Amino acid sequence: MKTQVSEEIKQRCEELKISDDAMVELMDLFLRELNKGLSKKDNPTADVKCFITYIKDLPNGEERGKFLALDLGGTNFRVLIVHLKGDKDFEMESKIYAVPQDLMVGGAEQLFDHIADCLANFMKDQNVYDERLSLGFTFSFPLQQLGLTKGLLVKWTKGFNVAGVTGEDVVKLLKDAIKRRGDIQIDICAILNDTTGTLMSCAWKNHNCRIGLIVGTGSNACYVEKIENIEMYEGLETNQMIINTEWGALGDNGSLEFIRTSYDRAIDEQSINRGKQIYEKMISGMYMGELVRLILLRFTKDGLLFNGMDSELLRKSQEFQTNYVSQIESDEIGNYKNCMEVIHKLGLSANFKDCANVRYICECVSTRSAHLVSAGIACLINKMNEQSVTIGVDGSVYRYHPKYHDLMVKRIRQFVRPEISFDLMLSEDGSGRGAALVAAVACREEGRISG
Ligand SMILES: Nc1ncnc2c1ncn2[C@@H]1O[C@H](COP(=O)(O)OP(=O)(O)OP(=O)(O)O)[C@@H](O)[C@H]1O
Repeated sequence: MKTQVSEEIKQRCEELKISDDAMVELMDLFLRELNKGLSKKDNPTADVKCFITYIKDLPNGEERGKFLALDLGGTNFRVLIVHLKGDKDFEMESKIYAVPQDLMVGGAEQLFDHIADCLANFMKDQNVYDERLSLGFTFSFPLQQLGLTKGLLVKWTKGFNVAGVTGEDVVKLLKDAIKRRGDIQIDICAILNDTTGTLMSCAWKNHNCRIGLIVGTGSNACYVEKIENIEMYEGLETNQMIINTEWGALGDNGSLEFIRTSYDRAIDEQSINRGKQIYEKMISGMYMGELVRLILLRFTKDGLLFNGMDSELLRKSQEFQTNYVSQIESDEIGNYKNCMEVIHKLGLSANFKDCANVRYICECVSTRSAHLVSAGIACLINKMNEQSVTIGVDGSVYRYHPKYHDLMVKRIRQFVRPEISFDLMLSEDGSGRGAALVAAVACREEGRISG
């Protein structure tokens, strides 16, 4: 039997719904912002910066050799070695290293020495310590790229705030750290964003892939744009280029106020990058659990949940993890096993009605996230206007939330021109292989073979 969600809670969650009208408004807004980002005149005032990646060629399947990749950009730092053997055949080994909290907010040298240290350690593990290898560096923070191997950090996001990196060339910082060690030989062939890595990784398997999307710690998307639409590009002749939209910053100028709630404002207030990444803060894993917690706390204080009794843990910031949202929504309808478990973990006592309400709140927050992402993707698909397009997707929210994919497909379908077909493809191997592929494509162009 399905326990009913209380009417008052339903009513108070209405503000979390993205109506059809709001979807259209959001898509129009995003399109305007994209065009501003691409335009020379308007770029300086655009929220969505549309960074040029200098990646113009997608993999053609002929890339071969051994490549290293680094993936820094959120919860985990990974080092990978990818052996591309051709015909979609490859071997990959990777290791996850922690980035200690003090390094996330420390100094540049400490962070990059740590990265170089992990790299050397990994090369020893993989018996390639003495080899000279090419490396693709996935660095998933807003970068102003000046070339394939030169990128200046525009600003830190997602909990990082390392001094002395903003405005600096991140490739040079890594090169310097490698040089300081003096024991490993690495050619850094490319720096890229995880969206680009995801797009490249998926494009290797599916040549229709033209959009890369991340819904993980943060949220971002990239897409293949025609060169005539990229006024900002002044480099060598080419037909197309991957544009890293950095869409997380949509709304930084106040344009999303029509859908923001008091909970979103509270999230922003307590963040280390206030006023920044407004769209991302309504979507991504770093904030989703906390949004649910703030709503639960508010409703409990107002006597709508848990008999008005909160708990120390519910009052504590970050205690409601985003993966709880997935767990709670994975319960079968009418069954609250996971939900009860989470509620008990938080030191609360609940009846079935509370469980139904908690689940409903989770659904509202995760559905809103999926709909916001869908507006962005539908806008990109319509803008590209190709007959058929695949979107490569990565990130734990998309990967593990039980309904995120279906919610997106349904909502995108509603707003994409009917004659266009699309599909969402989960990136199985993460953006790391994409970084190796970018390095490989760069080597292919230069006629070099690594490993
Ligand atoms: N089962 C889950 N359901 C929903 N969200 C989850 C789940 N597991 C982890 N997350 C959230 O996903 C985020 C981590 O995403 P991911 O594993 O893709 O890492 P990431 O690579 O650091 O992210 P990004 O690509 O944005 O830098 C965290 O915010 C975490 O709370």
